[in-house]
Amino acid sequence: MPRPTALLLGTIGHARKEWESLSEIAELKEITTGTRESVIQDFKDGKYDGVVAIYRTYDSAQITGRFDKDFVSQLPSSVRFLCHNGAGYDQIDIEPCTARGILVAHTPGAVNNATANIAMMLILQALRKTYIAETSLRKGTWRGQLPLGHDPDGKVLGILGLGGIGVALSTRAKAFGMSLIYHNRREAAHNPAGAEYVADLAQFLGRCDVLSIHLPLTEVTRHYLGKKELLGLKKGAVLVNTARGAVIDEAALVEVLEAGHLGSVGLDVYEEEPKIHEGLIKREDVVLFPHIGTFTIETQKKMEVLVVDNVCSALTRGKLLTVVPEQKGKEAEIQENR
Ligand SMILES: O=CC(=O)O
Repeated sequence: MPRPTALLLGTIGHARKEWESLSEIAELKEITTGTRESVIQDFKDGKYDGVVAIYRTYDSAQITGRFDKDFVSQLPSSVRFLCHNGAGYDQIDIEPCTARGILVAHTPGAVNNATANIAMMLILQALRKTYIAETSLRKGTWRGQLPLGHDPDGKVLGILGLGGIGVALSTRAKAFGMSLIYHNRREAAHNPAGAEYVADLAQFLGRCDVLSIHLPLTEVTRHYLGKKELLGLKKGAVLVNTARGAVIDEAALVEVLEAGHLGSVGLDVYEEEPKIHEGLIKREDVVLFPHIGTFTIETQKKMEVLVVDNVCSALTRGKLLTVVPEQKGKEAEIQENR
């Protein structure tokens, strides 16, 4: 029996040893450079025929672009599993994968604490406007025009999307004395900090002193918060986003900021990364991080190991450990699409 082949698309920084240990059960191939066109040509030329499972990094989108319908249709017919390194998998269109019988894994859980830490950090920094404090000090003007900040204690934190990261944030925010509400499509089964469920979005937004976004980016959640919703926040409210930039209409956010409606904003994600809206860059009441939610040695390792474990499970048992929600429970049916 020929050994199956696994393909690494992108680079591994922390679980190289774990990836290489897969050579005991599979042939390993790698794509670390190239363009969408060159990769598609290699697929056509049969260079990756026999690949059963793909390990895909977030940054590999710089090589291939999105795994959209067109790209998925060009994959070798042997591909059965796509293992993505990231909790968010908006770079992958799930429907064409399902139609081709390809199961997709992501890395939920592994990202929760690190991303919640960045969200909490942004909340505190936005409340204190630390950007003004630090730039003023570095300019040699000590506190300069730094306004007094706000304490988190007693403020209402609205968590939009109480999933794994939202829960991790809720326990942190509770320790800072914040009062917690959340909005989901349905009441959450896991809510250890006892956040209050608010079913109506407009009512939810109207109660937030601080709003933190934890929704995945899908066609439904793209521009979920537009001008109307942002104006539905209290005047002076703080908005933090560590999920995906396009969940907010960024141009509307700048407009609402310029109108003086929001107190401050903390962002780790943007609509067109790495491009940042000029209207955000120039504002001093906005804290901006370059998408570093999971940017720690421990979390990067945890995520990479989980992807390798998914590839291993796919090759040895024909099953993924952390299949995406759209395919969960339908794996056998999807595999029959082949
Ligand atoms: O943005 C980070 C992730 O999706 O894991």
